[in-house]
Amino acid sequence: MQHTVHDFEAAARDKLDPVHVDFIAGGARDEITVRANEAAFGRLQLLPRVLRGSAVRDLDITLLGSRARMPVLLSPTAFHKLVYPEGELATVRAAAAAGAIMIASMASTVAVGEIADAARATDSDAQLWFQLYIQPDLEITEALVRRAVDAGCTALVVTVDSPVLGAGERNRRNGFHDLPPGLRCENLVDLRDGERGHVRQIAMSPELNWEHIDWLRGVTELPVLLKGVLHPEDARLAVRHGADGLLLSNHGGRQLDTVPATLELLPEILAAVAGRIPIVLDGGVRRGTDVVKALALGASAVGIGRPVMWALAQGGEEGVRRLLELLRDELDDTLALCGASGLADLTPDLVRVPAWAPVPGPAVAPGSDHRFGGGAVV
Ligand SMILES: Cc1cc2nc3c(=O)[nH]c(=O)nc-3n(C[C@H](O)[C@H](O)[C@H](O)COP(=O)(O)O)c2cc1C
Ligand SMILES: CCCCCCC(=O)C(=O)O
Repeated sequence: MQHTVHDFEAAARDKLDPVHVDFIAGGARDEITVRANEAAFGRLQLLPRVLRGSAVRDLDITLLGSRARMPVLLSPTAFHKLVYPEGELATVRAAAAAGAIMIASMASTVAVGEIADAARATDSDAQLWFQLYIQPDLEITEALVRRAVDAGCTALVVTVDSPVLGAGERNRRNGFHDLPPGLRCENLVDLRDGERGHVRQIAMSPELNWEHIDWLRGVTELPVLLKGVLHPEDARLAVRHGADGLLLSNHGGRQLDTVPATLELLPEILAAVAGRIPIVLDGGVRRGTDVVKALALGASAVGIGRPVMWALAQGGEEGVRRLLELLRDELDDTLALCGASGLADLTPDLVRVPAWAPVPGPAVAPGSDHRFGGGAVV
């Protein structure tokens, strides 16, 4: 039985082909950023208030017009059928049951229209968003946007951190470059005559620039969030170019390695956008305490990537459902322990950077074995 988000990973690792485990767990190059994301949450402390809570905590959010019953979104992840036969259909049913916003990947193995139908069939009012890699062929991009709009998606998430595909060295070593026979990127099927939905149809485009965002603003009225803006100057540009929100993400450490943890960047990005647009953060969120830290510091919501893949592999729809319940329970418990009656009570004063860390001494001089003082050995 899984009692923590990490338990789903352990269970999934027992079931999955090790090549697929590497695809999910892996990051770019030395995976320094993969580790940094989770570690950043561990470094921050919570400083709770007492005697001011309430019996029931309000976890609802409204984000760019989309209502949700929890502030945890399912970040876009490709290829769900790789780990579970029903793929994204199972994921979206679980998201709908939890009232969580799912962001369907453009590289999903079920077409976005079918994912949306499955969500609607649950009678939940949970919203579906669509993640887009802008393609150099704008007609193709427009056709993809149309598919998302026709499906009833209520926001577009444009991934801008992938001018080239990240260097996943595990995938290279394993020779994992494509979906196995029988699986396809269904959103890409028949975009042009005879196109079959191959992964390699997706062009990562180093020539993309801000004019493409202006163009996209002109072809859709859906709210547009940019995913993968890390530099504060780009956050300011995003506002100027009409972005409705940012998904502050380093792609789970899968694109440029050694970029900072997203949590560390949050204060700078918030300062850059100055309250004009909401910031959703993903990367390393594994606990209810992580959600509380990000929201207390000013994020409007968080996203999870790998945990969904692990839970889907472990138990399909039921697995993802339990994962989301677990995170919801941990979040609710953390709010109670922080003296918060809802998300609105989360303020930056509840989060601390530890002040007690020992001040490092001078560098150890050659010939010395004194760890802190640097004096000569006598
Ligand atoms: C297996 C996998 C597939 C992913 N596929 C996509 C994708 O298709 N589009 C995208 O923008 N990001 C993709 N991402 C990145 C996630 O959206 C998200 O930014 C990241 O996983 C968050 O970090 P976490 O895994 O630590 O929660 C993928 C991540 C993983 C692990
Ligand atoms: C050309 C590859 C398309 C799938 C990209 C999935 C992704 O973003 C990931 O991180 O994996």
